[in-house]
Parts: sequence; structure tokens; C-alpha cells
Amino acid sequence: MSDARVDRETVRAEEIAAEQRYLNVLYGKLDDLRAETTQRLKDTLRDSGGPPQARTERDISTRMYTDKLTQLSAVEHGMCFGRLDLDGGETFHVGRLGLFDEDNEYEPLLLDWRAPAARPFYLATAAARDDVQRRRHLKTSWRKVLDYEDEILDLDAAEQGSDLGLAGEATLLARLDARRTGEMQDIVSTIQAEQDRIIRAGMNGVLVVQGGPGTGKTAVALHRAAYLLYTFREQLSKRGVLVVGPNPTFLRYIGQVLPSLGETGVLLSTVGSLYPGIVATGTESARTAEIKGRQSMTDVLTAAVRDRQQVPRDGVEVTFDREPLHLRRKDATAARTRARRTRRPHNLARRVFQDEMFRALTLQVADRLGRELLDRRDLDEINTELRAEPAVTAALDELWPEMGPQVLLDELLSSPDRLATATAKPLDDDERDALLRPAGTPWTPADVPLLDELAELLGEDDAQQRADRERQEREELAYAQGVLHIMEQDEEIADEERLRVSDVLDAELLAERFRTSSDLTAAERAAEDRTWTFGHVIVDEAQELSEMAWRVLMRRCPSRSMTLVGDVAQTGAPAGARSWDEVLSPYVQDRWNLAELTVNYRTPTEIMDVAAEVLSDMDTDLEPPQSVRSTGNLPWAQQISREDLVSELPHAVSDELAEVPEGRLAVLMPPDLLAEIGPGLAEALPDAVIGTRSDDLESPAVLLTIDEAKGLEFDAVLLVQPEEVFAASDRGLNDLYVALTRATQRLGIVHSGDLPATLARSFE
Ligand SMILES: Nc1ncnc2c1ncn2[C@@H]1O[C@H](COP(=O)(O)OP(=O)(O)OP(=O)(O)O)[C@@H](O)[C@H]1O
Repeated sequence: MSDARVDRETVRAEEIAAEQRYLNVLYGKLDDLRAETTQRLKDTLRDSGGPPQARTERDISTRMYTDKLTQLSAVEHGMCFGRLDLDGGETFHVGRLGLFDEDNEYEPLLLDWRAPAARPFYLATAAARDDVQRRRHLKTSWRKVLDYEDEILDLDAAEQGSDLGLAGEATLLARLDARRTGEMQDIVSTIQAEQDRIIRAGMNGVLVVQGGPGTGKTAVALHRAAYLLYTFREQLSKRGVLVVGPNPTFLRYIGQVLPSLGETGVLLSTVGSLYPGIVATGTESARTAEIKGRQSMTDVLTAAVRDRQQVPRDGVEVTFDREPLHLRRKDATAARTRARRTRRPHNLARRVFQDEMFRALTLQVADRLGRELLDRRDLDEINTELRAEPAVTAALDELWPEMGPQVLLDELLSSPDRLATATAKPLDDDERDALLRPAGTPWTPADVPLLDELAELLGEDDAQQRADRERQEREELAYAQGVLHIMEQDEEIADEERLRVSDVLDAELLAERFRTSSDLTAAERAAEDRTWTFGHVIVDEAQELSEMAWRVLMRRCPSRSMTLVGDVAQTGAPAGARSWDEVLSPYVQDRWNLAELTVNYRTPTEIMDVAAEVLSDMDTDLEPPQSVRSTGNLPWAQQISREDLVSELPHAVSDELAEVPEGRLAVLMPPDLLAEIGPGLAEALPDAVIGTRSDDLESPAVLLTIDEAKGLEFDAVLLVQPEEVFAASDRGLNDLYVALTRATQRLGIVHSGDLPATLARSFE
């Protein structure tokens, strides 16, 4: 071995040993913190009883210590992943949480990656160094330092012989080349500059992140959630952050990323699960879902609600006080007009309708008795008696019933007559027929925005609940004022310099603390409350959402503090977006910002070349993202007759699996074909499952439709029957583009008919 090499290895071993010593200090600190927090939690749990204030404080502490322990456990693996050496000789280690040295004026021992001081770790380049001389990426396994890669940003220093480096890139490429596990991993140690700018963008307003496949949109969205919670914790922990994904499989795929970053207070949901109490398990055709997703469904639902506000035929009678009473069409029409004019939701306007009707009926009874003989009190008495008469209230209920969204929607979709009335304007006969279904059919994801819309149109007559809540809030405020008073009396305020309790805490804030101190996080409370509004909403695969789904999300985020990530070239849902402008202009006009991601971290060049051909055939001016890697594995295409698919595909799957040992493979095909040959394939391949449950992604091979594979990635992909995918809908090209860009290593295509021209060009 040459002397120079021996020297380099010695230096490296010494550096690793030094880093290990530093890591030992950090982990020692982590252990101390954990022990201390565990002890505090134990002490809190041991205390019991006491006045309500003490119990509330205990609840707050229990939650705080439990959250802290969860965070401390989450950061164990890869706690410290980098180091920055600055011009003045200062060094900082960067990691998943911040640690400080209490014995040394709280000097930082480890910088949280989200702290402003850690930012150069992601942004500094040789051209814009920001005082950084060297960026070091540490490679660790649990608590052990295995290796490091240095990136020297000071070009002078680099020229003097140190490792000039692409170390950041090497660490990144090693990560990108690694086998996939079926769960998304965080990218905290290798976030790239264009991603960092998005992650740390300000919280206000709507930010759209457009980026091709594999550009890290999902990763960026999740890291942004963690960053916002760190930076705006006070604001966001009250209202919570909502992350919306396209389906439960995807949510499971991304589910571990935030906990691994130490964040637990985020609600991950699909739009289909945003209506508390509804589990949307039903399925329906893409066409029906598309119709339900149209904005014009608001007119349909408005008409359906109005259809429940009836006036009687003339001559309808009810018996009151053994005499017939007429529900007059004229009176009901006037009452209905008045109620509608209030513009209140149906169930709240109902009260106005009833008041008007009781007034008209009271006068009818009064006329019968001789109105001139009655005074105000007599009239009130008649009114009260009428309200207590079941026959009368039942007749009025018929005309303007109190309704819930679920009953109304179920009755609407299962009644040809009601549907015909409500859809007369916006839909034609065919579209109407597509909506019709038997009563009691399970809810589908596309029903959920309709239910949410109806909940708004119907409203809830919650006058009593509101009065109770207001009373409770008044009591809490009075109690908090009392607590403050006592705390102030306890304080010795002799020292003018000291802050008084009331300087930092007012009674309303304290009352709010008591109110929000139950065992639930904001995210958990939000999941139970349809009208909850979030501090920030992040939408992944945002291009897939229908106009009706956007209405739901906008209602959940009146502040419009939102991050929307997606790719309009990957839109598969017929109700999905064609442009961001089209989606957003109804809500924020042109007041939204666009950020673009341009580098593809997933798909190697060889595969991206095939996908780029497909993109170029789409009616879009989007550029394909630039792949950072190439693998040398050329995509292949093979023709297999349709009858032989079940017998031949297993060989292709086994061959591909052998090429990616320990890896994950997906077989992607159109839904009809999957239903037809999926079971036979799954039987022939012991390693393969049909992807119905979310943990199926962990199996070596999974059979999926393209729609189900959206947002996911695999080491190898076999796309079956692209010609059917292409022909299936006018978004066929988009679907092909999605399918082709799921693989990190290998792509194979199996077709029975001719390859669509858009693919054939790549395999000539
Ligand atoms: N800076 C990074 N460091 C390491 N890995 C990264 C980085 N950025 C992205 N990746 C990886 O690249 C892959 C693609 O990322 P991601 O799924 O977030 O892309 P996407 O833009 O959402 O893709 P799609 O549009 O296809 O859903 C993931 O494996 C992700 O971990």
C-alpha cells in the first residue's frame, strides 16, 4: 500500500474515532433527557386527586412528557447526520433534534435540522458558501459511526489537497440506490437546495409545488410539515396540520416519515375520511366519480335541499281541537319564501318556516273563535297549543323536515324522481342514470365531498349546544380569572424587574389552555370534528382532487395557509386537475405561488428516457425532470399472447426479482385485467400478493392498478398491457407516464397487442 494511502486511512480512522466520541456525548445526553422525562412522567402519573386545576395541569404535563418521550425515541436512529465547519473554525453538528449543554451556557451540542443555523447544511455551495468550509455527512448505524463523506466548499482549501468533493452527492446516490422497503424513508440528511427552499418557505398563502415524478414532492411535503410545526409550534399545535393523500395505501406508505422526524401531531387523511363517522368503502365507476366531483353538483345538492321545502296542495287538513284546520298553500308559500330569504341553512331556516306557519294557523283558529274577542295572550296560548299538537307538527315536518346529510344523499341517489328534479339543469339523462343506485349502497370516496357540502347546506340546529358551550366557556373564563388572581397573590411582586403572571398570561389564554388540555392532540380533535379548521393543510397528489373535494379542503382551511404538491402531467382521475390555475382561481384568484422541482431522484435516466417520450405526446409544456442517476439497466419490452399471460408472467416476475435481491417489485396493469388474471398470478407466485391491504407493499411482489401505484415506488416494475392502459381513457397517456416512473432500478413491459406508438418509439 502506498504511504499516501496509509496516511489517508489513518486520518480517516482518527476522524471516525473523533466523531464517535462526539456521538457518545450526544447519545449520553439523549439518554439523560430520556431518563429525566420518564421520571417526570412517572411523578406526574403518581400524583392523583386534587382540585380541577391540578388535574388539568397534570393532563397537560402527561401529554407533554409523553410527546417528548415519543420524540426522543423517534430520533434514536441517525440522530446526528452531519457537521458544518465554518470559516472561523467553529463547527456544528446537525441532527434530528436540538441538544444543548446546560453546563456551558446552553451552547448547542446538536443543531436541529430545522433551526435557521442549520440551513447552510442544505444550501451552501462552493459558489455560495455562506461561511461553510466543509460539509460532512456522517454514516451511522444506530449509535456507531461507520464512515463519513466530506464536501469541501472552500475551493482554495480544496486546491491545497483536501478531498474535493462530491461527498454530498455520494451519500445521496447511495441512499437513492438502496433497496426499497415498502415504506417511505425520511430524507433529512440529504435534502437538496431546491427542496430546502420549499420546505422552509413562509407559512402564509397557497404554495403550489409542481414537479415531475420522483422529484421528492411527497418527501418535501412531509418535511415541510415537520419544519412548520417546529417553527410555528405555538400557532400550529392548537389548530393542527392536515396532510391529505390520495388513498389509504399511500398514507400507510408515508406514515412513518413524520414520526421518524419526531412529529406526531399531524392528521394524515384522505378526502374520503374527512367526514367523521363515515368510512367510504364503496366503489363506483370512474365516470360516476367524475360526475360527483363536478362543481355543478353544488347546484344539484342545492336543488335537492330545496326539493325538501314543499308547499301543500290546497285542501290538506289536520285536526286541531277536534276541528279541521287547513294547511293553506298560500300561507306555506309565503312562509317558505320568508324562510329561504334568511339564507340560513335548511335546518336553521326551518324554524322560521314553522314560526310563520304557526302564526298563520293561530290566526285561522282565532278567526274561528272570533278574533275580535281575543287578546295577545290568547293568541300566544293558541300558538303554544298548536305547537304541542302532534298532528300539526307532523304535517309541518312533512313540508319542511329536519334532515341529515346522509339520509338526504341516500334518498336522492336512490330515487329516480328526486334525482330528476335535482339534476334537471346540469346533467343529461345518461349522467343522471350514472348516479342512480340502490338505497343503502355503501358510501364511496366521491360521496364524502357531497355529504360535506350537504352538511353545510343543511346546517345543524345546534342552538342548545351552542348555548351550553357558551355557558361553559364563560365558566372557564371566570375560573381562569380566579386562578390568575390567586397566582398573582402568591407572587412576591417586590422585584420590579420580574414579569408578573398577568404580563405573560391573560385569563382568556389560560382558559383556552384548560380547554385544549384534554388528552387529545389538535390532530385527534380535528379528526372528530367536521367543522375543524386547520392551521395549515398540505395536499399530496393534489392534481387528483375533484372540484368538490377542493371545496371540502378550502372549508377546512379558511386562512388558505396551504401547500399543494402534485404534477398535472400525472393526473389520472377524470375529475382531476388540468392546470393549477383552474383549481385555484375560484378560491384565491391568482394569489398563489408556484415552486418547481426539476430533479428526479427516483427514476434512472434509462427509464426516464422512455417516460419522457410519453410526456412529449401529452398536451402540456412540462419538461421531464432530470434524473440524477443511471443504472445501466435498459428497460425491455416483450410480447406475450393474452392467453399465455398467466403462465408466462410468473417467469418474468421471478427473473426480475432475482435482479433486485431483497427488493420490491410491482406488477402494474389495468383494473379489469387485474381482476381477471390477478388471482391466478398470485397463486402461481408465492412471493406475490394482490395489493388490497396497505401492508401488502412490504411483500416482495405486489400486483396493483396504476391508480393504486400513484405516489409509490418500487425497485422493479413490470407494466402489463400498456396498450389497454393507453386506450382506456383520455388520460391514458398520463396513466402510462405514472406507471413508467415508479421504478428505481428496472422496468419491463409485457404486451399482447401492439405497443402504443408513444412507447414503440423507445423499443424500436
Ligand atoms: N433529497 C433527497 N435525498 C434522498 N432521497 C430523496 C431526496 N429527494 C427525493 N428522494 C427520494 O426520491 C424518491 C421520490 O420521492 P417522492 O416520492 O417524494 O417523489 P414525488 O415527486 O412525490 O414522486 P411522484 O410524483 O412520482 O409521486 C423517494 O424515494 C425519496 O425518498
